[in-house]
Amino acid sequence: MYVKICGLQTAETVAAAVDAGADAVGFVFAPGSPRTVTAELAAELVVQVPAGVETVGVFRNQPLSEVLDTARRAGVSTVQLHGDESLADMHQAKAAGFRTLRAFSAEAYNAITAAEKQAWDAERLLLDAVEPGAGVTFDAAMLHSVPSGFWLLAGGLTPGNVAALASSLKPNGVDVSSGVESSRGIKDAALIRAFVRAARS
Ligand SMILES: O=C(O)c1ccccc1NCC(=O)[C@H](O)[C@H](O)COP(=O)(O)O
Repeated sequence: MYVKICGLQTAETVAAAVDAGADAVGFVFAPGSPRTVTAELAAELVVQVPAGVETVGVFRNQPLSEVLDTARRAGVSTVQLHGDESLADMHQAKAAGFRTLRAFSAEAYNAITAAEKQAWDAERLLLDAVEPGAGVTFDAAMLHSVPSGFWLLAGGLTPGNVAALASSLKPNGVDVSSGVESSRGIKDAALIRAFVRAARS
């Protein structure tokens, strides 16, 4: 079970995620989030992450030139596109040397045509609640089908519910932000450890 801890802002919580065994750590560059970091702060945090752990920059409906420039300055390995970005944007990000993740709500994923689904399912996907990072539970009952390729489940996951939700939907991995916070935007090392343990239980 691949585990991504998202919305990190401090050296202490990045270390907690890495020590707990997370596969990926996420830094939010989308404006307007309580977790938004600058490329400069992210760069300081990224250098403490061992090579085997994926470093993910999270963006939402920002121009691709800004995404690639910020991702380069931060030194992240992966860009996560959390808005209405196109397949062409994904391909351009990969051509620029980044790994990619693309988020969909259940409604947006259901709306993809069968032909488009084949192309999107070849990408690494993340199925999330409509409002990302809000701790709102992903509405699995809404989903017509799960992706056929690699995908992560997100949206309102916590140490208490991740094992049951992952075992029922069978994603390749899970992604969390609010569920490992003591208050909005403030990560908690003990909750991070508990989440990674529960996700792999
Ligand atoms: O975390 C944010 O504030 C955020 C803002 C804008 C776009 C994406 C954002 N987060 C993306 C994530 O990968 C979160 O981990 C995911 O949405 C799950 O969040 P949560 O329900 O709070 O666990």
